Amino acid sequence: MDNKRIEAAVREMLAAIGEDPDREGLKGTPDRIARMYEEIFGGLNEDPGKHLEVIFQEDEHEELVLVRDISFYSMCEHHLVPFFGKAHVAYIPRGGRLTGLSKLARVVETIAKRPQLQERITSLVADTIMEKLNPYGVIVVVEAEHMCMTMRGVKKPGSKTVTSAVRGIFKVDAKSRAEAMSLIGMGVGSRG
Ligand SMILES: Nc1nc2c(ncn2[C@@H]2O[C@H](COP(=O)(O)OP(=O)(O)OP(=O)(O)O)[C@@H](O)[C@H]2O)c(=O)[nH]1
Ligand SMILES: [Zn+2]
Repeated sequence: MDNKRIEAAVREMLAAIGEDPDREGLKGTPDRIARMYEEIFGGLNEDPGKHLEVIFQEDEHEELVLVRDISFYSMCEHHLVPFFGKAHVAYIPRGGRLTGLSKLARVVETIAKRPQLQERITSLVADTIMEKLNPYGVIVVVEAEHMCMTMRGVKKPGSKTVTSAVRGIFKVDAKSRAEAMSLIGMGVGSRG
């Protein structure tokens, strides 16, 4: 990431909105934003699949594994304001190829730390797991609140966007899909 370039751009934006980039409170802001971008866009130059290279061979387990409520923060690529919420990741390992549970959360994190669309996070997490673990199937559900819909624009605080990506056996087997969705808390009637 080119921190100097980010700093110059932030200075320019502050001046453009009519602020004085040299006043006491704003002096350090370009540098702070550059360092913040390094952190919140840190997934840009990272391959999310690298987290799935840790594999445990556990031949017995060819049943559902679900990590629910993985919290994440991302930046909407249209407005560069945050959207955030929870991702739920379920897969059925094939041939006992299990990964570490935290690694599923790391995949979500790497993909979220880029200018993003919620749909792209959802499908990229699913596709990365399919590619690296070759499981029977994957379901990813993401629920998020978009600041660009709450603090501005249409102004609908509390609205939640839910997206899902379904791969492998879950696409054809309605029963396993329903089981996974109900454990995720997205089953029929589970929201009252
Ligand atoms: N599909 C999708 N849309 C998103 C996401 N984040 C923000 N958006 C939408 O992107 C759209 C951009 O619409 P535009 O009409 O180009 O921008 P705008 O004039 O700022 O639109 P409003 O937000 O309706 O005021 C808006 O409808 C946002 O709600 C996302 O993750 N996925
Ligand atoms: Zn937006």
